[in-house]
Amino acid sequence: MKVGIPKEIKDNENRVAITPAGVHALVQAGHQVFVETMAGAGSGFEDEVYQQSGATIVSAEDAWNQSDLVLKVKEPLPAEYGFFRSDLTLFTYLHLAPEPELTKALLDSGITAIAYETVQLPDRSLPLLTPMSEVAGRMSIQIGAHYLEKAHGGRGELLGGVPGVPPARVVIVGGGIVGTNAARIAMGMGADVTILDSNANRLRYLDDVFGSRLRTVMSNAYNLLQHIEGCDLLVGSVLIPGARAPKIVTAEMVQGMNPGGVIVDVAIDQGGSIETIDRITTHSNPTYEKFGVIHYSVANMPGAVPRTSTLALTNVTIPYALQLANQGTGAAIANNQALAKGVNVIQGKVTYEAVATGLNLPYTPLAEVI
Ligand SMILES: NC(=O)C1=CN([C@@H]2O[C@H](COP(=O)(O)OP(=O)(O)OC[C@H]3O[C@@H](n4cnc5c(N)ncnc54)[C@H](O)[C@@H]3O)[C@@H](O)[C@H]2O)C=CC1
Ligand SMILES: CC(=O)C(=O)O
Repeated sequence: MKVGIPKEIKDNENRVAITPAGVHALVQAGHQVFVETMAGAGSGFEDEVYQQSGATIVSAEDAWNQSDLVLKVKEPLPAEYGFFRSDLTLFTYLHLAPEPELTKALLDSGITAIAYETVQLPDRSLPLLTPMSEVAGRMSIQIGAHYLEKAHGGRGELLGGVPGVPPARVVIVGGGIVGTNAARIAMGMGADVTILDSNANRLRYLDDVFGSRLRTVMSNAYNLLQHIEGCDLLVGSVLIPGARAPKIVTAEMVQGMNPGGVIVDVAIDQGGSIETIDRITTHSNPTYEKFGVIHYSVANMPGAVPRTSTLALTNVTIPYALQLANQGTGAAIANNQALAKGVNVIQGKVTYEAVATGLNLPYTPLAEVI
């Protein structure tokens, strides 16, 4: 099979969908790999290293047009929609529920679009989302600490406090992979940390892992209001796989935060979980202020640490890419239930129910299409 890897074009997105090791594995298996020139430079992989592993370095057009399977990191942007074709399989993050225009372009083209974020194992875990959630969760506290500094517009508060001065209060809404990693770093920095989740078993797990240093609280409107009141850093990290994020933090709750506080809504890629987050921001212009609180809503946070993120992402994506290339898309989907869950759009139909519901489009079960 011919496998294409275009350079990412989103603002400050320096990750790349394959490493030289991934090229090597695909070439060893008999495939041709077309990497766009400079695609890996931001992650520290120059064209020559890909060539030495067996790739051909090509233009963006050729990375798309010569390939049967395109591997990307982020969702295609409008400049890339013209490359979609019915005999192409696209394997990347898509986050379609809040993206009607991209979904329409995928549907109109007849392309097969497999979303990393909805590939799901029988234990319900999301193996291709997990590593980037680990990165974004850890980053969320680093970013929050940065914006809490006075010079960056914040309250002028050190997360951990010092002897004789209490630490900052961090509230994390959603205790999955992002939330757990955020809690780990926030506690490591000495903050006072509360985590809310709607899943009692998840709270039980967090309590087991972190003990009494972490406050675990059932997520409901009453508890959210109480705990967000007077907090300094709020991290949004809820997820219902594939669906638009529920807006569970209201404007009233945000107004209860300390002035100069910071919100990092990691769940922005699924539309955001905080009512006052009304836009996706970029690494070039990451924040805006509302009700005296700094709002950060960058949808590709791991793009800021591309070396770590590319390695972590491709560790988990390349085994699936190899299955797609070795077996062909149809057989790979038929043989691997987890991969089948990733199919969001195929032959002009939406085959992921939460995406169809979120966009008010007809849903077609995958089994009716393949
Ligand atoms: N902005 C960015 O650059 C990045 C964003 N993300 C996003 O972060 C979000 C979270 O991802 P993960 O932690 O991997 O998901 P996860 O599935 O591991 O965790 C989500 C948690 O939210 C909880 N939850 C669902 N509804 C809730 C509610 N109403 N109240 C409280 N908790 C609720 C679930 O019980 C679960 O524990 C996703 O939207 C993901 O795509 C991930 C990586 C990078
Ligand atoms: C999860 C995702 O969309 C990202 O890592 O950018």
